[in-house]
Amino acid sequence: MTPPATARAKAPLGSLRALWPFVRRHRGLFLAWLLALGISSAASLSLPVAFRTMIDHGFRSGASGEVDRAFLLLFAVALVLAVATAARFFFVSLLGEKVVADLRTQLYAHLIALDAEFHDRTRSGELVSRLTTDVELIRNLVGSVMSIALRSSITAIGALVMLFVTSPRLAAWALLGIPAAVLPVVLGARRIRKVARHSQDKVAEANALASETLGAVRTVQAHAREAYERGRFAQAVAQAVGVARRRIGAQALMTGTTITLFFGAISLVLWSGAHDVIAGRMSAGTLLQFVLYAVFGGGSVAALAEVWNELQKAAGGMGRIDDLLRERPAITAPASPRALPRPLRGEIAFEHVTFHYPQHPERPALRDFSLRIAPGETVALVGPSGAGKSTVLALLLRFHDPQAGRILVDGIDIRQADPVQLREAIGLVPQAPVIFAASAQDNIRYGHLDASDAEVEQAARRAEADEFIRALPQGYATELGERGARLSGGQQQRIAIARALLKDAPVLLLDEATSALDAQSERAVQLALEHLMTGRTTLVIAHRLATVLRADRIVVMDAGQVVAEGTHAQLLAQGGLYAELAKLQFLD
Ligand SMILES: Nc1ncnc2c1ncn2[C@@H]1O[C@H](COP(=O)(O)OP(=O)(O)OP(=O)(O)O)[C@@H](O)[C@H]1O
Repeated sequence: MTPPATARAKAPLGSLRALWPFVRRHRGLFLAWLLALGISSAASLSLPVAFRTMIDHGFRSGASGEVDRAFLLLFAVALVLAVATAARFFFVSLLGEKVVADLRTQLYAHLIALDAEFHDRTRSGELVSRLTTDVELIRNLVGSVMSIALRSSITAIGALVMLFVTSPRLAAWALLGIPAAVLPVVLGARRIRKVARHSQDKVAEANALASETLGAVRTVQAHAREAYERGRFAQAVAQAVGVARRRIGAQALMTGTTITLFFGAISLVLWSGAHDVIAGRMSAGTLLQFVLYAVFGGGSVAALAEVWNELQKAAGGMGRIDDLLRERPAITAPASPRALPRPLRGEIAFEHVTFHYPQHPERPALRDFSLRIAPGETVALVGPSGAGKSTVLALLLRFHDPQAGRILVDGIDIRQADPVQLREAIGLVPQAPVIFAASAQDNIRYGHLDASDAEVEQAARRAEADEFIRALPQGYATELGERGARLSGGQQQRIAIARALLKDAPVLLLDEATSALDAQSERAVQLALEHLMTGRTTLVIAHRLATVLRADRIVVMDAGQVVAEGTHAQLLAQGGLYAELAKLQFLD
């Protein structure tokens, strides 16, 4: 579960400053919006004056020229208002889209480049929610809230000034009346927001339930729990309706109250003004002008109160996005990286490497670990769970830097090389291969994006994958589905092997799958691996007898250290940890 987007809703508005560089990039749109905003505000503030002119002069009998002019003025103001409002909407909405697109692209590019340490401590679900929910808040902010806030502020101030210009006495009254009418609206809105949030939470709960059970539909069906899950979901949905009912009720009540209070206040002012008109102290047009300013002003204050919360929410979202953008990867290329030789010979050396994961400073995963691998040699790592085998591979890929000691590839300390160049020289076949929701062909091509179709197919043939791929409904073009749902475990492994074959890197890291395959699939995978390992320096975390037998050397690890080395026969003869492991893992 990701924390709700409201968790930091009370973030200081200062975090919105981080948004400015993104807005500044589209200066033209921003200025065009400001201009349109200025014109439309001026037009809407002159509208009441135009109405007064129309009433006071437009209806005077006899002067038909004056009538025409008064109405023409009114229409002209309305026309300017219409054009400027349309332009304002266009510019600010487009600005919102562009800012959000930039923000999203930059955030994604930043996240995908952050190091393993960051991704270990951050759930990917949370990152996705930053990219979606929080970015959506920003779209709302730039595309609408910002516009409403500025426009309402201008209108509120302008209307207030114009109220006093129109009639100081009535204005003084209105100054008391309008807040009295707006305050309950503001308070009511706050309460509705609370209920609305609760209502959204309930909907989210029902959705989470659905996504969890639909994602594990086989487990649900295998337990014959369809009826049970139906009941749970129906209950969650009913709860959401219950909460929504409260929200709707509160909203209805508030709408009624708002209308009553607002028109009550307007009627009161009108009533007092009507007496002035009858007594000849004020023209009818002036009274209308006054009322219009009061309506404009009151509406703007209410709008400001309404967007204040949105502003806070957006500030929270921007704060979270900014935190992520400020993350700096610990693993970076040095200012002037040393180039690795091309082609790489593939000599690897760990020299007195000590490393602990950031979460466990007291428990090193590797201690004073040294290992030298000659070019083209195959070394099998064996050891109990938690011995540090995967950590060896992770350090060689420079997902982390050791706290002591160094790691050399062809005699170059990998910290002096560019991580991208280093990783391009290393092929990786992980224990659980990742299959993307793309075609079989594109999944293999991930190893070398420029490979031709023929090269992809050749790699597949050498990985013993060609036959089963051709048997798929659309052959190489078949979509493999998310996480390779359409393939067996052995087939997924052969796709990963084909990918590594295509990458054709001089160093190969292999984490053998622990899950047993059927004999036929096992043979195919083994054959594919033989093709892959030929002519490369290979470091393999071994779980199979065939692999240890084929290795040039077996390195036995325990608690982050090398405890024995040799061939299978030598190590068996020595007894100790290897003999025990071999009995459990390979020889049963
Ligand atoms: N990403 C990580 N963050 C924190 N600790 C980790 C991480 N990966 C491994 N460890 C810890 O480091 C130690 C060595 O783990 P490692 O995965 O290298 O062992 P392993 O020999 O590969 O084990 P297995 O065969 O079970 O995969 C373990 O104590 C493990 O808990």
